[in-house]
Amino acid sequence: MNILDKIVFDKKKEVVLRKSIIPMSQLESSVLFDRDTFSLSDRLRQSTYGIIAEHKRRSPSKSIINQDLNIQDVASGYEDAGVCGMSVLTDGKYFGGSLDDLIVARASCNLPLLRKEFIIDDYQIIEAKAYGADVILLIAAILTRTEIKQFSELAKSLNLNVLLEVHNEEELHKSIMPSIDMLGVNNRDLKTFTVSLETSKLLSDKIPDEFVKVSESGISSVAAIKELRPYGYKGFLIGENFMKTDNPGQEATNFIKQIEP
Ligand SMILES: O=C(O)c1ccccc1NCC(=O)[C@H](O)[C@H](O)COP(=O)(O)O
Repeated sequence: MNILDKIVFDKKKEVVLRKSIIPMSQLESSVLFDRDTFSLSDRLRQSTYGIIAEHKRRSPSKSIINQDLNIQDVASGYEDAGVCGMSVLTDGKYFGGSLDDLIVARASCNLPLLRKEFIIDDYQIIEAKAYGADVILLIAAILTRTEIKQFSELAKSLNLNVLLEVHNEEELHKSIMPSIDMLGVNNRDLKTFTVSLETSKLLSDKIPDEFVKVSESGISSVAAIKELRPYGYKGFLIGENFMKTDNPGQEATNFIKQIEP
């Protein structure tokens, strides 16, 4: 079993347990469920820099990245840096994240928040809204076209943005539909962990213009942004490069200063 299959296998069990602890109806009556959301796709369209900065403690490919930080400081640091949005990993077993991270980030900044999760059930989308997210991630590699349609339409009905992540042409063809806002190309192969910016370059002209293009993973320099921009990318999701430092917000500030408009 590859790592992605393992993550999904565990996630299915986790979601069953979560549902048995907090019923969907309870999530839907929470304070945060009924609120206006921030649009990440609008901010990316208007932005000169397009940085989406991630909170990531550890990962299957790198093990520990940084376990010593306070998510409140990370969120407010990213906001001060001028990023367009923040990605919060909520998976516990493989990434050391949690839904508590999402709620603390929500309380600490007014950035659009992406719930970075392995979504395989409607329940997780309701959870995302109830814990303060504005955007959900759907990963084409683990979903059928029917599931992508069902989950993205549910998200849109809740005023959440949808970032659909692909890694190859087959996943892209399967996923194109009007209920998607942003198309993210993951430069990391989630089955082998190989990272190459060439993946974003190769897929760029196959993404229809109506979707905001986001390049994800393995972006560790301003040079990479300059390399990807001519391919039409408006968003750049960066995790480890910021999180491996003592002060991710300051690192994001320095990074953004070096990007020319
Ligand atoms: O990062 C991993 O090792 C990973 C492994 C398996 C599934 C997903 C994984 N990462 C999620 C992400 O997409 C990244 O955290 C995100 O794009 C930021 O990447 P990076 O800037 O390289 O930290």
